[in-house]
Amino acid sequence: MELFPKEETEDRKENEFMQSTGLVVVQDQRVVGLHCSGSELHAGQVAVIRYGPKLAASELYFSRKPCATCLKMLINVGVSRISFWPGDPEISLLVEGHNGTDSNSQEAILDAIASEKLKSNSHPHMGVAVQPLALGLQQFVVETSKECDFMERVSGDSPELDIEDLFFRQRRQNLNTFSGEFLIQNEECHRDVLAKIGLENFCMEPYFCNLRQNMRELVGVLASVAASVPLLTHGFYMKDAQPTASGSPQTRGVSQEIARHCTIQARLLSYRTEDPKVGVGAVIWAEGKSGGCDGTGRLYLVGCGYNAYPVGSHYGQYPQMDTKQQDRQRRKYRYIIHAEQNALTFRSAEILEDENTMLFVTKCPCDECVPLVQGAGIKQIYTTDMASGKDKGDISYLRFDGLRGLQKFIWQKSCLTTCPSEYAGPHLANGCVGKHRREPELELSCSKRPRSAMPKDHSLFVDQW
Ligand SMILES: Nc1ccn([C@@H]2O[C@H](COP(=O)(O)OP(=O)(O)OP(=O)(O)O)[C@@H](O)[C@H]2O)c(=O)n1
Repeated sequence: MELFPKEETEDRKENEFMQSTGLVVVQDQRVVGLHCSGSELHAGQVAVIRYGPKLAASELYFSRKPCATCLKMLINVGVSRISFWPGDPEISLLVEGHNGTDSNSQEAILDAIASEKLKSNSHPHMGVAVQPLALGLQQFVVETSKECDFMERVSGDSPELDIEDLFFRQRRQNLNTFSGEFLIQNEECHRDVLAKIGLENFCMEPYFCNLRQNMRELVGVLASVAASVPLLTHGFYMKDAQPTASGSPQTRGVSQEIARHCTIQARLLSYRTEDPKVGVGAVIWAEGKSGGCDGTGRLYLVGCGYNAYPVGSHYGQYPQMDTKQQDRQRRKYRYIIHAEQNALTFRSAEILEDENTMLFVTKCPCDECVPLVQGAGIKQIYTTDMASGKDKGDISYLRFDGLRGLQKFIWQKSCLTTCPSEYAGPHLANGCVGKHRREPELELSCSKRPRSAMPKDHSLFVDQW
């Protein structure tokens, strides 16, 4: 979420010390909100404004240690857990200070001291360390990312491309970018930051080395998933312009960068699947009427999900086989809840008739899901149609092509009719437009995986304090 594409406004306050921060809000083990800092408000402040007292007992996962201004309000409202990656905090301890001060600016140090005091006098658990990835997951993500539907489509459309080379070049580029954002390259600087934010105990070996290695692995996963939706020759373009069910005019699509970012979120999510073979992820975002204080602008999360057996079921309780199993009773299809079904079922916001609600899903909706998506009032779908037209008996994808009443933005080579970014104003790069605009980079998405490759309880962080 820290890298959510945003438009830089003219009046954006230039504060060299403030770093954009991403936030995931979890309640009852479910993701209810995805946020990032905006031009005026920090991610923690956005959460307080958005949820108010409902934040009590929530678990918050920050991409950096939040500043004292956010922490005091979050402690005050009674969140149950605050977790963060212990790199350079929200008020940077590394950025060269403005007004002639040095990098150890008084402001940042005072903030670090205040955060420490707030932490030691507070009730919420505060977690810092990133857990190691499951054995083999890194390689699994590389393999499944380079063969996912999005890459397959690129390869099919451009047979002259060396798809493996493309993937690894994009991955390397992502590794550089993400490492620069999240890891502090210089180990001594990192130790210095940890000492200043009250985590001296992590400066000792083997904790320090493990901490950095775990983050490096996580960055590797992000880099692979991001490389699997390469915005070089392909993008999300409308398949066939259809009048909406209500007869209302076509809604505008989001920019290619946002579409890709949300697709990457869905691909990441798909690695949590319980399907023995195919992971599918879905995220639903809506475009609110008024400009939000969030770094996501008017967009807000409605829900997210991945394909899994019914909540509360145990491993092996239901059939796991696919169509190759002759005995149909032993096939998985009648038991697995699809990604879209979970995203709709456990949504944290209502789907409003007069708002543009968008589904980003890593596989095109099957015949079971098409009427659900339509009935729920989704206005736009961003997906790949690689499975469209297939009928495998227990699961089929015959109805997607005929799905009317909403706009379908399909991952494809060229803009056949309407390109989302044509509508979306200035071109948005990963980060912002204008002078700080970065080169378009690749981001993420996913597929087949072993069960339980990812931790199930959102705990990328473990308790430390
Ligand atoms: N939009 C979609 C499409 C599929 N699925 C999930 O994907 C799995 C089935 O995927 P599919 O590839 O169609 O079938 P398999 O037989 O598993 O694999 P294969 O591609 O080899 O046929 C099911 O768990 C189903 O829940 C989903 O959640 N959402």
